[in-house]
Amino acid sequence: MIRATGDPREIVPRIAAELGAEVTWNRRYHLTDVDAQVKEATGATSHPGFLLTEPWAGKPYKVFTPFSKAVQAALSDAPPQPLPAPDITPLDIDTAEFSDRAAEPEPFWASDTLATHCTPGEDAALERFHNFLEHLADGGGYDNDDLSGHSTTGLSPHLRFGEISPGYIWAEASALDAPGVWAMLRQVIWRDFAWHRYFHVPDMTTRNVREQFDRFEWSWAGDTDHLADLALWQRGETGVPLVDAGMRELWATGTMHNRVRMVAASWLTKNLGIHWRHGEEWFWDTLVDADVASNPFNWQWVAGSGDDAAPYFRIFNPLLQQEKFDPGGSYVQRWVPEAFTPLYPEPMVDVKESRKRALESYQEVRSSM
Ligand SMILES: Cc1cc2nc3c(=O)[nH]c(=O)nc-3n(C[C@H](O)[C@H](O)[C@H](O)COP(=O)(O)OP(=O)(O)OC[C@H]3O[C@@H](n4cnc5c(N)ncnc54)[C@H](O)[C@@H]3O)c2cc1C
Repeated sequence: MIRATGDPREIVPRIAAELGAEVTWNRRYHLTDVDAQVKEATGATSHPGFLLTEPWAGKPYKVFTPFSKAVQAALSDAPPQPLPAPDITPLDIDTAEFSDRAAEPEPFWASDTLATHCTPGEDAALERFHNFLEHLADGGGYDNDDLSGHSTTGLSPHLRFGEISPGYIWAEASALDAPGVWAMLRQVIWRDFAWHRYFHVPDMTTRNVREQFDRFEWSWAGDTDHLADLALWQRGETGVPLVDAGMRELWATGTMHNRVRMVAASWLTKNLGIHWRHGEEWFWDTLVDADVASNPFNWQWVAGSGDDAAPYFRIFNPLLQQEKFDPGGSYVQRWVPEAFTPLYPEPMVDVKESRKRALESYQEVRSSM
């Protein structure tokens, strides 16, 4: 393998010319202008594989349900098929000659704790997926509200790094007649939807998709009063057990359960009134599945500023969420052992008061429209 750092518009054509190699890749859907230039310089061919459907196929959708129907119709007309493996003759070269040593950092997953939670690579992805299919076939079901983490696929880092393709997931899972298959595949369509929206609104990573939220008084860089609150949230010291458990799980393992992501994000943006971009940046830095499209898409979904988002007034009550989704307290106990002792602090802001304040701020924005 050759590893190199720098501008692909310079590096890829140079190495391809030196080796006399043909260039081919699985498409990505950001930095498309860079890829177009590499393509022009090298005559590269590109293939779909990272998504179920190309984001430019059909009309731009803003709402998930019609998008999901269109994806299902397209896939039932033309089910995803793997291409035959290309006939590649390995080159007899010393790859070290072409590699740039600076491009070989210590892999982050080598750290002891992360390594016990995350095994990168295609083999690990396939093993995880096939184990999950067996779990479904045995009647185990899919449940993304089960905080134990055993009832979802755990494939997001593998999908993020292209170690398994959603088309393969679709083809294998849809052939299985077992409860939970379609609920799981629906989530894979959400991933496509996030990329579809990102393709059509590329600045959604930094800008409120719904412009009226530009008037919302979130705390953001420049106004620094909120930074101490942000740090408590990042460290999992908010005094809200479910939020703290999620944030500590994230720091230790590089992942967090979807339900808890929603609750932690709601606490930050609504109860603490801190801009979703702060949360998005922290997740970007800490999640092993941090994804250019899914991360901002989901933050805007929770914050209410996305196109097909949770309505702003639907504010998660983290205490009720804990009662409902972690009734025995085992998830919280695992990450915040002091949560059920007198040592544990009160929530940094009152749950009901802060909810009321958030709703009042929202009313102000609405009435100024
Ligand atoms: C605030 C917030 C930020 C998030 N950031 C990311 C991110 O950076 N990267 C990321 O992959 N997911 C993100 N998600 C979505 C979701 O939390 C993860 O995809 C999910 O927890 C992964 O677990 P799993 O692989 O077991 O998923 P499963 O439930 O088994 O679902 C199968 C696959 O569908 C996709 N998927 C599931 N839920 C979603 C969703 N809501 N949006 C988009 N795709 C989804 C994932 O690729 C996942 O692997 C975020 C959610 C929230 C609320």
